[in-house]
Amino acid sequence: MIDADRILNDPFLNKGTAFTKAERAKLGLVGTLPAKVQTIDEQAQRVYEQYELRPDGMQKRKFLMEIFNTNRTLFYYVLQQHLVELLPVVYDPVIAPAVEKYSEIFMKPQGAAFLSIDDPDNIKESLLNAASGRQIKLIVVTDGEGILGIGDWGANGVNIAVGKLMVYTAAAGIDPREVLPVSLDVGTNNQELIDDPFYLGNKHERVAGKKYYDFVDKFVKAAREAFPGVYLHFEDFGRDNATKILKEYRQDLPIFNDDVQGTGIVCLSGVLGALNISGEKFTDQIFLIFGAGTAGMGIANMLYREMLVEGMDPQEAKKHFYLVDKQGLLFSDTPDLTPEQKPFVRERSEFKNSEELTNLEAVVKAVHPTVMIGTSTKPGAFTEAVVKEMAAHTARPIIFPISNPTKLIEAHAEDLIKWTDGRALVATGIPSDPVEYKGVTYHIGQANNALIYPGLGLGVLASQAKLVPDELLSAAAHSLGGIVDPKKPGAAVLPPVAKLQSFTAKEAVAVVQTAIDLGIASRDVLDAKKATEAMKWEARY
Ligand SMILES: NC(=O)c1ccc[n+]([C@@H]2O[C@H](COP(=O)([O-])OP(=O)(O)OC[C@H]3O[C@@H](n4cnc5c(N)ncnc54)[C@H](O)[C@@H]3O)[C@@H](O)[C@H]2O)c1
Ligand SMILES: O=C(O)C[C@H](O)C(=O)O
Ligand SMILES: [Mn+2]
Repeated sequence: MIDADRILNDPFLNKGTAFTKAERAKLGLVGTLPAKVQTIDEQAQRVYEQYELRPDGMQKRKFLMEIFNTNRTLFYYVLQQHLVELLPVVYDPVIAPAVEKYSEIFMKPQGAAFLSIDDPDNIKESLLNAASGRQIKLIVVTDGEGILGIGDWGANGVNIAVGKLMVYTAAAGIDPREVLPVSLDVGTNNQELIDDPFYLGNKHERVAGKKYYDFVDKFVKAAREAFPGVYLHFEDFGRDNATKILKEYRQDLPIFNDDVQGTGIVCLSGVLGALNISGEKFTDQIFLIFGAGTAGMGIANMLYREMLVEGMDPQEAKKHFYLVDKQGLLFSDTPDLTPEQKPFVRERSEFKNSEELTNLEAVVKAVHPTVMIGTSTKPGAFTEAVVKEMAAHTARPIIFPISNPTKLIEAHAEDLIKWTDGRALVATGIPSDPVEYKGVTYHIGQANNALIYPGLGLGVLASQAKLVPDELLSAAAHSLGGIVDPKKPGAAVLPPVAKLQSFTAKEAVAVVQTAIDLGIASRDVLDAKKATEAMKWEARY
């Protein structure tokens, strides 16, 4: 006898009012549901109408999470039907307060694995328990140290892993049964959490150094043992750890850091899209990265690699980059440089006034960037003066203020369009409404890694690639071309989120083909399109 309660409470099995009469008879559900058998469309309409009644983003998100927790198929059906409207609610920017309030409004563990540094011997068991018999192919893991731009949120960070996985399924059709969010709870340095009686994570300082890396290593090994071949997506680790961990494992297993690589891909894609509009050459660009941290250096490396692919000499290519961080323009003698920043620093002898280059405006004046990307978490840093100075020296300034969430953005799209009299080619990390200016509607691309990591992931899973080398990242970045019509006035530099599912599929095929060409795909994978299509889960009963 199958237990009705168990079925109705299992989000992977439950269809609610959509169970047919025959299913109700077979599964012991007769009498446990109202008489009417609904279609998924009818259920989705009901859910959407209820959703609309909720007064704000957080309430809307909470309501959607209830659907997520009770009926995963219905949740994804509704999400895909209203993707443009719902994505900012389940993901960025509403995900930010949802992380901050995670412990206060804790509802359900949402199938996540919670791994504690104070209990390092039970990692594999914890992963298997959380998977509950499901064969996991994709893990999104976070240690919560650098959530978006809002900092250390400890174990509350698990919400970002849950949210990123929602985007994987909504955009790329990754089977939600095959994914696992993981929280590495190593403590927190956020005093607000330590003082919060409701905080659900470990109430001690973040463990660092060898003990921390050993714990990460145990997690990586246990995950591979529990789920052979699993693709590991790292999200929102701190600046000191993100790239270090990526480098440690990249040569051995399929691993991806979204903030480093995902952001790099989407920004390269956006720059290529912008140059498609302006007609300028990639190798003529001067790049200024404002906020040379995890994301900023991921972007710099991706753009740099593209310079080499375009045939530029490595030393010459480096000269096209300027990094600005808290210290101002980064020079070889600047204190506290990170290992990632060091290869891209400049010499003081290049400038007459190097001592003065301690703020963005002075640097823009001195180096005349053609592309300026903001990953600084410094709101409003791209001031009118900075932007006008940049625009005085280049016909189509490419400006991507991509710090998240909304309150941290370096400039708003509308201002950038106005300050440059419609010349700026803009993308933002959060969704931005189109800007009406002098009779033209400017569409604003969303330079958020969510536009590309689902397609890359689908490609990696479909090809069963053993590694994720630079060539796959490059294939992903180049796959987004040809979707936007660059000749249309006000065209966006990236394709619209409304088309996310179709360009994600295109991207995945490009990634699988590249994996086949490189010889890192599974031997059985011969046809990129077929392999990609075969992976796709659809939200239907
Ligand atoms: N749109 C996207 O897809 C995307 C992806 C990743 C990160 N981001 C955003 O980028 C921002 C940075 O994220 P991260 O993971 O790189 O963080 P990080 O902490 O690794 O890097 C931030 C960098 O900015 C520097 N910085 C801080 N204040 C500054 C200031 N006043 N002036 C100049 N530099 C300053 C820091 O020193 C650091 O080097 C966040 O807001 C995050 O949401 C966006
Ligand atoms: O989560 C996002 O919206 C993008 C990015 O990964 C970030 O950390 O800001
Ligand atoms: Mn992130």
